[in-house]
Amino acid sequence: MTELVTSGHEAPSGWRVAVLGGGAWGTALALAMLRAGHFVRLYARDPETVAAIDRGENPRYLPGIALQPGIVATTDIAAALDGADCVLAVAPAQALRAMLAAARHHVPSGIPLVLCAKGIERDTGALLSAIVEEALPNNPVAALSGPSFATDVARGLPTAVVVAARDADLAADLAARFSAENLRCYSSDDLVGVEIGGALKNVFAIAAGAVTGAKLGASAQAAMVTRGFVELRRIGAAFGARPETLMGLSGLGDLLLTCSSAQSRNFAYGLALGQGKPLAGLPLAEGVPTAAIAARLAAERGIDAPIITAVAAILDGTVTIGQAVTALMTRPLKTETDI
Ligand SMILES: NC(=O)C1=CN([C@@H]2O[C@H](COP(=O)(O)OP(=O)(O)OC[C@H]3O[C@@H](n4cnc5c(N)ncnc54)[C@H](O)[C@@H]3O)[C@@H](O)[C@H]2O)C=CC1
Ligand SMILES: O=C(CO)COP(=O)(O)O
Repeated sequence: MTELVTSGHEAPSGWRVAVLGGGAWGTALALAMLRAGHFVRLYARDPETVAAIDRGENPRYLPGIALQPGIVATTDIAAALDGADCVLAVAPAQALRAMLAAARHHVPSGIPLVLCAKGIERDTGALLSAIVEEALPNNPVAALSGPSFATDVARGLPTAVVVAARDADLAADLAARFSAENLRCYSSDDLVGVEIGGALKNVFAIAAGAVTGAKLGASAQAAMVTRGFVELRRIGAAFGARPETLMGLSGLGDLLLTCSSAQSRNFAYGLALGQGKPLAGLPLAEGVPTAAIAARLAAERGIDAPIITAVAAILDGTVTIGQAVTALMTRPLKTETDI
């Protein structure tokens, strides 16, 4: 008798998922949710984006990618959230607070809000989960993060991410519901660890792009990424992140992806910086505001973070790339394992 072979995860019954944000990642995740069997409503501020999604495209943010039918797009945030079982928050980190202010009276009580942005709030130093907990105290917070370019996910290329929530059962439930053939979601109860890795890797991606743009060599690139990871672990430890989380998809995994590919907007930003090209008009680079606040947080907490500090100083024009490299190379010598 032929045995029935079932897939690794049960097909979940469809949820009504509200995706808030009509950019590259919001649109890609809307497609991923459709493929996972959910009913998707997407809120975008911009009527042109809504009209484009209705036509089956999002040329501003995902040029050349045909969107499978099924996403219900709207500029009405209340309509997007009405009756939702789950919310994906996909505005840029610095816009999260404003978006939640618009959403908060329409989010059904008790449903999970899944953070999909990567960053730390520039003005306050708040992690994004803290912003959600302030705005929506009756909704559990989760985060979806990991090495995942929007274009790859939108095209249905195989991708693995992690879904984190303080409640391990919630994280596992969300991971099961979001997984599909081309999106494998691991779960974690280390919410802060997943957030910190995703936020800080963008700063090192800018540094990696700058190293490439300034033609400092592949050896410098590997050294920067490795020592950057040390800084990520130091700051992560100060926030209570678990080391194994930082070694996982949302930390090391995403660091490797974005530090090695010009497909990353943060890397591309750093590349332009290193080449001395104009930066105005480049796409979103979350690492820019995060570098400034991460440097400040590290200084306030006495954490040694010379690469983050250098990136922040280069971005605010206080030092040149050449000066930053000299300063980094002439720091007092130490043992490598001195974390
Ligand atoms: N694009 C990617 O490959 C990935 C992006 N992310 C993260 O997702 C977040 C969003 O990135 P993308 O969608 O790629 O950026 P994007 O620049 O493509 O789109 C951002 C969208 O947010 C909207 N927006 C801005 N402020 C808003 C507000 N106050 N209310 C409502 N909407 C607002 C914009 O109109 C735009 O549609 C970032 O934190 C990014 O790091 C995470 C993984 C992959
Ligand atoms: O976070 C990302 C991939 O995991 C996207 O990186 P960029 O925002 O640098 O394009």
